[in-house]
Amino acid sequence: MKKVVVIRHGQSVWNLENRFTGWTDVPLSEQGIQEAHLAGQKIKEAHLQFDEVYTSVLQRAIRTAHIVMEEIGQLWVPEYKSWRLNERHYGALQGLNKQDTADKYGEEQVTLWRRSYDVLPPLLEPGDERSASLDPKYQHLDPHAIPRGESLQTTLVRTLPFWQDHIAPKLLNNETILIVAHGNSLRSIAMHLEGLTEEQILELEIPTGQPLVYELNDDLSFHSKYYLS
Ligand SMILES: O=C(O)[C@@H](CO)OP(=O)(O)O
Repeated sequence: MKKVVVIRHGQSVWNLENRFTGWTDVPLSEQGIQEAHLAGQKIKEAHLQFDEVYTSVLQRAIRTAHIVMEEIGQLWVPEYKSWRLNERHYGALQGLNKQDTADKYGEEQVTLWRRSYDVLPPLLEPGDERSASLDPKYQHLDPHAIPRGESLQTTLVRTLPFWQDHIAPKLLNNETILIVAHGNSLRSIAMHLEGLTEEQILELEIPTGQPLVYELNDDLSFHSKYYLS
């Protein structure tokens, strides 16, 4: 059975403050650091040995991966970072408090922005100081590839090629892979792996810091999934 373990980063300081985060590069909270240690302990108990680790380029995912790898004594395992695993870009919502936004626009609208498949958040205006185009992390990218806001659908358009080009070939080669990423970038990958419909994906929530094991058949079709406890 092919195996890929996915972990949503531990709680970040903006998760704690209930703020829309997206591509904003905020650190883990104290609780998030603890969650990452616990995730590592669970993986250690499951005796999993990884061949490669993949993260986004955001520090909350990278730190979580490092804490996990240290906890399991596998810091030496090759690690790859890609913007394609970044959280869904939350556009002009980034930085706003989620409850304040629900009070202003209504719970229904905020649920659509947060969980629907194809509804875009309000986009960042060109030149907005929050734009990722000002961040050196993204300077190698075609400026047109840098989003001003993404739906789950447009997130999938950039996570899926990464899955297909980098992760799927490793799994086909029987390597065991760890991906440490984000709630919505992982939801987009889960949608592909589990063959979820646009309605089913609305219901899928991925908690912070919980190692989720996907077992896949030889052709990488979905077999089963379970959280390590
Ligand atoms: O703010 C965000 O970027 C994400 C993940 O924390 O939040 P949501 O749960 O709204 O997708």
